[in-house]
Amino acid sequence: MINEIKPSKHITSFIAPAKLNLFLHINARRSDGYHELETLFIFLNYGDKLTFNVTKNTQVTLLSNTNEIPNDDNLVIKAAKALQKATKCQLGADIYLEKNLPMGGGVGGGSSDAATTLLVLNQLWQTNLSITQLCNIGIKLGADVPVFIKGEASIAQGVGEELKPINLKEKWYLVLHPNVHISTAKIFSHPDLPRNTPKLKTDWQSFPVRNDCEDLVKKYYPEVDKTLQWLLKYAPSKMTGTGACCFSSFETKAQAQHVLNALPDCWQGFIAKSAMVSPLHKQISTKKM
Ligand SMILES: C[C@](O)(CO)[C@H](O)COP(=O)(O)OP(=O)(O)OC[C@H]1O[C@@H](n2ccc(N)nc2=O)[C@H](O)[C@@H]1O
Ligand SMILES: Nc1ncnc2c1ncn2[C@@H]1O[C@H](COP(=O)(O)OP(=O)(O)OP(=O)(O)O)[C@@H](O)[C@H]1O
Repeated sequence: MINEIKPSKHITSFIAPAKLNLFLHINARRSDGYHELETLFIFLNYGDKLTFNVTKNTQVTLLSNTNEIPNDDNLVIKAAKALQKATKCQLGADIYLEKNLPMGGGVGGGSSDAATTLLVLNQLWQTNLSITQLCNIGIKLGADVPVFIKGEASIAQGVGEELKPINLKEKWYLVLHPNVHISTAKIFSHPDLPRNTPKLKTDWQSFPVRNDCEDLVKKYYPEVDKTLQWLLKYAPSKMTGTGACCFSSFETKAQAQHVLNALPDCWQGFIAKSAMVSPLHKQISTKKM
């Protein structure tokens, strides 16, 4: 667990890594509209970057290389303000967000930005909340925020907050973005979404796992279907989260690069190594609380 930021003068910015859902099963719909899931989260060594400057008034400002998200809706601002409110902190921050992750891409960029903001400001403001307290704030911002706060690759249950850490061999992932933005809420509220996959009874590796959102997304977003079909020519491939990104894993970076080199111009992609511990947590010391 996280206790203090390493005393290095050179660390000015912090990563908000991407996640992939290696599988995503939907078990049930709850009365509040949220869904019971079983999903396997891993992290990638690739993400957004956040820079923080603590100020002596309570203002939180945000500058970014994208103007797609109005500041009041940005999960970075929401996370900082939620931490201020929970701790009655009288400090503020000027934050810079370098957005590299595709939005609505299923790689968890918004949730990861929120988690990085909570973890880093909790240290810089010396508000000293525990990881559990930060997760309680985080889950209200997004179902994926707790896994980024805990920073361990995990099998998640509940709405994504009951986490069992897992250790898998690290691999190279090629992630393709079909240039469509998919709203998570829209997919989860669709009447045709399958919602009755039984809970895993055995180890997930001996079960034919899948992404339960994939067929629905492919039907309504043909670009996702085309991207997956293209990627499947090279390697087993899946969609992450509620899309739109699709991924394949490779033993070496060169193998992933070979496929990326052949990518049609209409799509974008990146290559990153998987990580069982969030790269953010490698930037922050790991003393027990
Ligand atoms: C599908 C996943 O990407 C898997 O990692 C996540 O569970 C989504 O996490 P997220 O983007 O942080 O989701 P939130 O911002 O909390 O929720 C967006 C919308 O998705 C739906 N939602 C989300 C998570 C969940 N377990 N059940 C849901 O039904 C809700 O309608 C919600 O309004
Ligand atoms: N800092 C942020 N980065 C990205 N999106 C944000 C941010 N703050 C708020 N949002 C809003 O959240 C929406 C979804 O963001 P995000 O990119 O995390 O989706 P996603 O990768 O599909 O996430 P998930 O897999 O968790 O569903 C965006 O369309 C945007 O409106």
